[in-house]
Amino acid sequence: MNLDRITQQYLEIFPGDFSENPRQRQTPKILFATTDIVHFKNPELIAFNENLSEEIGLGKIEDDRDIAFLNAASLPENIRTYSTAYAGHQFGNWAGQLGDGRAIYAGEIQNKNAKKTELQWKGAGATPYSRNADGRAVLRSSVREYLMSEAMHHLGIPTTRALSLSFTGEKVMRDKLYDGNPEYEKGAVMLRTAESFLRFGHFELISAQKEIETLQKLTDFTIENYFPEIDSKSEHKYADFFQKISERTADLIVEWYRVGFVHGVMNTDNMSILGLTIDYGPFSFLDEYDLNFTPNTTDLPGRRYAFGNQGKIAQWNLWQLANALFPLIKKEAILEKILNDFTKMFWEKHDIMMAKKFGFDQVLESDGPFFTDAQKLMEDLKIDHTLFFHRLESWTENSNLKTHFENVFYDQITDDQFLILENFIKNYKERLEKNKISREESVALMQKTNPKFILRNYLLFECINELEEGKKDLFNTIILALENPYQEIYPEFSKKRPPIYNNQSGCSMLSCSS
Ligand SMILES: Nc1ncnc2c1ncn2[C@@H]1O[C@H](COP(=O)(O)OP(=O)(O)OP(=O)(O)O)[C@@H](O)[C@H]1O
Repeated sequence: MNLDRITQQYLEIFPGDFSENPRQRQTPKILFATTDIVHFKNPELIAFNENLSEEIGLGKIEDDRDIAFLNAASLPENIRTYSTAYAGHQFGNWAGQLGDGRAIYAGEIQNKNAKKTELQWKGAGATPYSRNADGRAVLRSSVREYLMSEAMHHLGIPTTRALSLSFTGEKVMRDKLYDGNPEYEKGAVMLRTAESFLRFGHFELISAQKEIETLQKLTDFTIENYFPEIDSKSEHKYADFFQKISERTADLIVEWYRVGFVHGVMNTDNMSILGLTIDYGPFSFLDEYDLNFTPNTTDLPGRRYAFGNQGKIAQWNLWQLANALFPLIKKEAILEKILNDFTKMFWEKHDIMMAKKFGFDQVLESDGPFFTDAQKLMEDLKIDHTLFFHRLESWTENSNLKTHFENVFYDQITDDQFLILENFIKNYKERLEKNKISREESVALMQKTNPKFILRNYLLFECINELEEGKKDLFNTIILALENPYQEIYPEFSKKRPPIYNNQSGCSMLSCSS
């Protein structure tokens, strides 16, 4: 691997702390601290994403030095590791300074097209921002992030990505969620990548500390490197920056709705400035459609981060970012306009996405109520979100509705409920007749929009259990399935959640803790 080509741009651009023994700190002016990794003694590499490694310019594994790097066991001399400080609003409250508590940067690598990608271990040890925690990650949470971030990428959704996954050879103490008792679990570390790991929280921290010069420097750096569409000489570049972040955030959340993804913990420190999905914690895909569903136990009973709230929460988070950027933009009216326009922009994007899911070539005025009816139908009849759209894809006027839709319900449906479905399909048929494209073209649109494979929580749960026992077959099969989510390579994975997992909360909670 091209480890010698890894550089650390932040150490040169931003104020940091290079002391050898960084202490726990509340540090104005300081954006990062050099942080050593654990140097695990007996790690074992269990997954390596060679395609990604080639794509970002790192290349193939060639020797033990490469494996030691991936495993956070030892580093070549050119790599100076560090972690960053950020802040955030958690569950609606200002949480003050946070930071990479268990994420350590290796730096960044450039590929042959000069595209830079940042590299970061998660679980490679405590950092100055770990507070009282151990900086470690367990197998469960690492496998979930490894597989899910790749699943999201192959679905076409902006995300951080997974380069490697290793057992650390250490045991880590964690509370088991289902009985609350602490227990030793297998420790793991993953190396993940992103064009940038910058979060809303980085900007919030510097702004709260009133370090306006650093805020401006960070914002200029971000615009120059990641927002080529903004004219960096323009006098309204900071307002343009906020506008673009709003657009990227809206696009991201609409994509989550397309595939039925619930993030579960949309704190502002988990919001990427580039509009990537970041922080795979208590996430879940929907099985049965439920706007109120949250996979996050700490989010009950308020359900702030429930599936149906994600658009509103994104807007709330953007308000916090607007406050942080205010010292650069200085005009309240501009920020307020962008924030208020978010709702309209979000719903326009949402409706375009929904139209494609149903195979409509454009959004008609009557579609708003149609989409609401569809949501109500899926919710009231406990219909599997993903399977419903498959069945619509293969539905024809000759289909027998009872058999065609029989495998999408989580409960028995009554005759009255069947009539509601029948009526919906009648409306669907009438709506399809207003398309200007043929049925074949409409189905092709649906096939591109509606995945056949989503990484359901029960599958992750089973995969983690197998890996705990040293078996990798399911893990490898899932990778093949998630790389081709719009095909039905493994029909057994394109079925609804099996009845032994009696609700979607149950299996997500069993496996989500960190
Ligand atoms: N085991 C741990 N040791 C140290 N810090 C931790 C640990 N678990 C979480 N944190 C820190 O607590 C904060 C909130 O945790 P959260 O679960 O959102 O993040 P995470 O999953 O660790 O990381 P990331 O957002 O980088 O994916 C973060 O600052 C995180 O770094």
